[in-house]
Amino acid sequence: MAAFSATHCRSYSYSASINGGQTQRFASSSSFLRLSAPAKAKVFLQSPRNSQQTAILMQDGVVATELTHEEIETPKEKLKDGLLSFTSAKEWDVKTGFDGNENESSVSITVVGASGDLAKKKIFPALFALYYEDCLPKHFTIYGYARSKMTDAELRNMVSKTLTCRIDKRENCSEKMDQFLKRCFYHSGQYDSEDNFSQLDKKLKKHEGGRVSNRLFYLSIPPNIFTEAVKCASLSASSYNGWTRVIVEKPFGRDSESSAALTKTLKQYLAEDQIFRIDHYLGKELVENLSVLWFANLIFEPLWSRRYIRNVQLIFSEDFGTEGRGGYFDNYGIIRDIMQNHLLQILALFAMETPVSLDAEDIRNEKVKVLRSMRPLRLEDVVVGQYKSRSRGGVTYPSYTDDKTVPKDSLTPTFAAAALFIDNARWDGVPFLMKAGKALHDRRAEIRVQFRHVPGNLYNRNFGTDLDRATNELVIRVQPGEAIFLKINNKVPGLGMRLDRSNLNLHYAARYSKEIPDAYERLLLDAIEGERRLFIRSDELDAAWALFTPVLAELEEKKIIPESYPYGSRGPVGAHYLAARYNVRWGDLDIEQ
Ligand SMILES: NC(=O)C1=CN([C@@H]2O[C@H](COP(=O)(O)OP(=O)(O)OC[C@H]3O[C@@H](n4cnc5c(N)ncnc54)[C@H](OP(=O)(O)O)[C@@H]3O)[C@@H](O)[C@H]2O)C=CC1
Ligand SMILES: O=C1O[C@H](COP(=O)(O)O)[C@@H](O)[C@H](O)[C@H]1O
Repeated sequence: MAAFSATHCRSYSYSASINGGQTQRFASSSSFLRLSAPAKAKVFLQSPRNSQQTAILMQDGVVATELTHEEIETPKEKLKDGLLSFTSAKEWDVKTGFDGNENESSVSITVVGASGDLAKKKIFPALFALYYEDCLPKHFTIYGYARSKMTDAELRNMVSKTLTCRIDKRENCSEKMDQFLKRCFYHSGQYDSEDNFSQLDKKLKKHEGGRVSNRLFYLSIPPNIFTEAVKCASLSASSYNGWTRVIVEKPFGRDSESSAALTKTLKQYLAEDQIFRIDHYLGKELVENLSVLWFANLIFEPLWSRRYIRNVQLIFSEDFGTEGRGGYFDNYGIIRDIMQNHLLQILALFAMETPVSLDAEDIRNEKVKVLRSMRPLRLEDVVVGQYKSRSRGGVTYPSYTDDKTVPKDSLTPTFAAAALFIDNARWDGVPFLMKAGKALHDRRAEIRVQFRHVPGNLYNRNFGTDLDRATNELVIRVQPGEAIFLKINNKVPGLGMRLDRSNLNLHYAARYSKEIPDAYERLLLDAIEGERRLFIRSDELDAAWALFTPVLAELEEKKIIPESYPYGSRGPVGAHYLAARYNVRWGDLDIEQ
């Protein structure tokens, strides 16, 4: 009998053909495949997000004997290239984690930089939400690692105080939280000390209790100490019999050169498939839905090209400044902070050709093709801005340079707009306009697709002079208030012939009662499951930097002065001129939006 394990919150299905017989399907909950030895079995594993079937070929002879075990767990990550191959009984035992009585594997998650902002704000809450939803493996341990001195109890206290997440108001939340906190521990250490990581290793081993140990390290630390931490974790605290993976937070360098150097150093200690470069925008529900929208809807599929699409807008805005993060931000600026990663990743997903399958490598292959087809970005196609102080309603909002960690003469852009082009057959000539800014009038992230005008439109007259207002527009609102809506033209009811524009609206909160998980939940679960689709491959990263590095260098060399905009405004006027040059009007400025 062979057993296939899957986390509860994502169901997998299995089908198997035994001794060449008919293929049978198995539900994930009853994922036991009974085989009478000796057997020759071909088993297919199908995850809900991976339509490609992964074949596990159980070789005759060796497997047949091994299948006399009562239960054999086959973790998905053991399926290298879809093939689980082994040559001896011993190897089978090691590879599958089956070793007599201790037939289950464990996962240890170490949050490196546990005392920091991201750990408190996002990582621990996401781990708790996964625990609450029963998504974490049975044997898991969470370790916080940082230099700050803390006891386990103090870490738990810190985590519980900041555990504000979507689960807060749910049933049994505090009970679940107590159970969760009992699985959280703390180890104080330096990021560049192999000894300190060896001590952590000893503690992890204790918790793993002889089971196959799988280890995930989340680097939630400033980028200048990534390399040291990876080196020490990899040399002194890697798993000896399971997998070791490292989630690396952005920024991945600040230009092509520094990014390549970072990748090179990381690869001294880790294989590419151990590195999970996180871009949390890829974990957002509506970004995940992009491919579904295009590839699973016949009505959109034919429209997705230069033939029907006039322009695509990728908009990110925040209604607060760099408060508290000025030190980090001033070294990077909005182009590196948001455009080079979050918006460009969305663009690549939006514009890619149909991948061969939903497999990580197939998707990333398509994304990288888009990035490599992009026209070099010119300085004249970029507008930069920086927010200035403003008083409104008796409140004074600060300038960017009022932040004590920011030099008074800083030229770092807190706003940027850019016009990008993909020089391939599908998108030739279509402007992809990006806009990202801090301290603007609202908080939003959205993709707006503006379609061409209807040729020879019978109803032009009825729209007055503003043809743009008659353009169909598809809006994918990533946040807040996740929604997809399509602006269409319709007749106002009545005896006359007056046209109006209305939204066909899929508003997630109205359509689904289920809460939308936080991006970090999805990405952490993916990393635990070894799903790489939503993580950035090194060639994607190279292509992304190749696009932005020259223009970033030019902005810095020429000391381009950013256009001022008042805190809480709609950003610099230059963004409108840039759009107008390509015959575009920003969709978020429309009164109806
Ligand atoms: N915060 C956010 O919203 C986001 C953060 N990120 C990225 O995630 C990572 C972590 O971010 P965040 O939590 O804000 O970072 P923090 O500045 O809060 O740093 C995290 C921890 O690292 C240690 N640390 C800080 N500075 C240094 C230093 N100079 N040398 C050694 N250790 C240091 C501190 O722990 P101790 O002193 O206890 O060792 C600190 O608690 C960064 O790479 C950041 O760019 C990405 C997206 C959003
Ligand atoms: O990566 C980053 O993202 C946040 C915005 O993330 P969101 O999920 O809250 O939209 C941004 O504030 C930060 O500057 C940037 O580093």
